[in-house]
Amino acid sequence: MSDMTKCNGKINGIEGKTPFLIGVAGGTASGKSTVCKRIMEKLGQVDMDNAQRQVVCISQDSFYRDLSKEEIVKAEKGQFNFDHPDAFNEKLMETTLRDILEGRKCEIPVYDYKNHKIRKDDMVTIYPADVVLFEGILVFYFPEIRNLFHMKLFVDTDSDTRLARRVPRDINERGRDLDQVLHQYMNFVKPAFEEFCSPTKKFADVIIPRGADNLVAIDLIVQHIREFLANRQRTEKSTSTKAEPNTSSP
Ligand SMILES: [N-]=[N+]=N[C@@H]1[C@H](O)[C@@H](CO)O[C@H]1n1ccc(=O)[nH]c1=O
Repeated sequence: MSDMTKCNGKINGIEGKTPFLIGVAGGTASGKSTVCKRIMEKLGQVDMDNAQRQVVCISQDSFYRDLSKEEIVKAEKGQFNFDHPDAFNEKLMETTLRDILEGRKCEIPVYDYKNHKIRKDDMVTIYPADVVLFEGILVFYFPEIRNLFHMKLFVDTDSDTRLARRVPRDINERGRDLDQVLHQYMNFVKPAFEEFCSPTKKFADVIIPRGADNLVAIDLIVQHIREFLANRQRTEKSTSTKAEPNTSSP
């Protein structure tokens, strides 16, 4: 199992601060990454104190485990279950998220859907951020990971809508043919959603019906995150002023 993520602690000799870690779960093609994009856009805008917010999004798909030769053959025939929890490198997900929570800079591989493996030469560097979004079909399945989130969102989109989005995406972007996409959906994606993903909805703090089209829900979520960050900034300011030595002459 190649531990392809690399995290190191000191940025200019100091640990970064703990980011606000948000888990975004939901079925395949439910709009998870679009919800993340909307949240990043709204948070990334100039904030009250005019400080640019650092908001990053990480995909759980970057943590698909390495496949054996036999598994790759099955994957190429659409006979490998990528929707099962065992397809992910749980330990690596946990250690990487813990490093990110400690404010460490991390390098995370990009997943190659066409060749069913992570691109070892294509890493994304995640710098200490104010807000980190971690999106994927099973981000709430593993308790050790679920318990790391400050906020948990479940994107709840109808399964027929998700299938309608998934078919063209898999054909156009992931080089599949229609039969393979439908076979994979009926044999793996749909059963695994019902068995492993849908039951994790109960862990969500906010369930977002209709996904990224639900602008009211996204605004409420962004407002909550802004308040958290503003409160943290106030606390940091007040503690830092208290910490300053008393410079007034006796
Ligand atoms: N097949 N299938 N389902 C999974 C899952 O629904 C989705 C997770 O984002 O990506 C799909 N997935 C994952 C790895 C891969 O190599 N190919 C692929 O299509």
